[in-house]
Amino acid sequence: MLEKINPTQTAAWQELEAHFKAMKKTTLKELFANDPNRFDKYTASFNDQILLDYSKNLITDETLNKLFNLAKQCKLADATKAMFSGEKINRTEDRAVLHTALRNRSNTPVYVDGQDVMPQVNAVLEKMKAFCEKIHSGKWTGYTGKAIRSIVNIGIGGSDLGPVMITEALKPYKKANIESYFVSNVDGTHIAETLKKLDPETTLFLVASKTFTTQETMTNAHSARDWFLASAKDEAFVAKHFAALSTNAKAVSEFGIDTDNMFEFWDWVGGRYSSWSAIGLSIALNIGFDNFEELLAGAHEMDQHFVNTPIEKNLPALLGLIGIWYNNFFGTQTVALLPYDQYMHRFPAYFQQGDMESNGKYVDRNGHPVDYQTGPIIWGEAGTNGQHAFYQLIHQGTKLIPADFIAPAQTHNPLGDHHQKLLSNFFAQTEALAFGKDADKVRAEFVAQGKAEDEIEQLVPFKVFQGNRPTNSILMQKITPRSLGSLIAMYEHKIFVQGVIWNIFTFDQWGVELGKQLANKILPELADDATVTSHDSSTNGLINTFKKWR
Ligand SMILES: O=P(O)(O)OC[C@H]1O[C@@H](O)[C@@H](O)[C@@H](O)[C@@H]1O
Repeated sequence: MLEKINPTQTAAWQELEAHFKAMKKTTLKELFANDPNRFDKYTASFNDQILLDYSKNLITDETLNKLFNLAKQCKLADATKAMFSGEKINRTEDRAVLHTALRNRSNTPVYVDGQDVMPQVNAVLEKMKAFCEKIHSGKWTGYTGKAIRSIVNIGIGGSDLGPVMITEALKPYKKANIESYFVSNVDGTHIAETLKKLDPETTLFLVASKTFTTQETMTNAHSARDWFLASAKDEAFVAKHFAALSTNAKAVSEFGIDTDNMFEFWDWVGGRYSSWSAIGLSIALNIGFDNFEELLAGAHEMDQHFVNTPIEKNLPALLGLIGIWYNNFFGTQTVALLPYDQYMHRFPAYFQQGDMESNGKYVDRNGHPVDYQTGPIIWGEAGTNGQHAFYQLIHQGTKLIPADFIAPAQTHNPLGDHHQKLLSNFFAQTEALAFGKDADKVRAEFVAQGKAEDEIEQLVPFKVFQGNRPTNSILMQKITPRSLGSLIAMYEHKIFVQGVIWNIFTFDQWGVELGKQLANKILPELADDATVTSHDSSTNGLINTFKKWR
């Protein structure tokens, strides 16, 4: 059952506020000096695949106990049970939230409206598997009898970001005879540039859209179809080159895609949680269905961990609660996700949607505006590139930026000492952020260089690192389909934990609608050159200048 508890009214919240006043003056340096076992105490591991080191946070046992109490008083365990058991916790859309059923490899029944969803989940997985086999073996041929070589996923938001991120992250597992492309933006440049690289005889388009009404996706899909037909000439060939991943069978057949080529999913799968569903077909085609199943298995293992592990060792719960400590007590605004793995370069963008679309809400579950902060701004970049770009502000800026550092111990490209260099940076950054460099040390370095005393004193303030910047380190053994599945599920559940505590509806996304509505109203106004006067002066002025200049 998902209750409606205002977190700020709980005893735990009040206690955390009082505790924060005491903790404000504590430093990471002191915390580590006072406790030689901090690493052992504040690490949690998962299957020997993921180690979460949360020791470099401004927390003590007392902080954690109070955060655990907050979770209890906000009924996290009940909410978790409600989600996994198919209760309609997405109340504003009257839907269950069951991405966990998509990867439920133990196949225990999961009921929505009294019906077990597992048989349909498994049936679609079987259909995806058979399809992958046909494409990979070359049995599925295009309109001139050639095997398919290029897969183009046309989708946006949750129907794009997951497939892109996962396909990039798992590039070492890519099938040799398949090239994948992703088209999302309605900007014609995206599809035009992609089509330049493709041969219509060997290309398969996957039109990925939960609703099958999204303007960007439908526009790109129609342009792809026109491009294809310009060569193939006969509409009957569309069936060999277009498949749909959707919940909307009617719209799929209206578009002209054979429903035999439709891979279904259901309204209880949120877009940003849909990579585990038929939306993952582009992933399965890229890395092979067996690897896609590994991804599901890894996520399922994390689901089991989340449900069964006591909160003290529960990775998603720890990440979520520590995030709340900064967001709601220290007043931080953002969280940086920093993967030290080039293949993971889209991971921050993926969880930008995952987190910000989920918890970017100012209205609580009672329909009232909240008087506390909810979802953070998520951003980031692959290390070490970020270090040479924005880390200056994290180290010496005026804002406190909690950051998650993620790195694999094993690389897929053991080239010289690249990986040791990469990882030395990974370790050095969190050390520098936590412990900084004080004025005495700066002075001593200058003295050793033989610098004059007055010059030293002028420069010292600029070279001091205050430290005390909190981080989580997430060390993975290796990024494989299985461990990546676990990692993604870990962050998904972190978002869930925070949404439960903030008393918001994590799984709807009404905030994306207004812009779409207004764009639909403006679109016909752009059809001719008549002066527009129906908006405010700024919007009118911009539209009319556009018309003059185009
Ligand atoms: O998969 P479709 O229905 O095309 O939606 C694509 C995306 O649209 C956006 O407006 C959001 O609602 C996202 O959550 C969603 O992933």
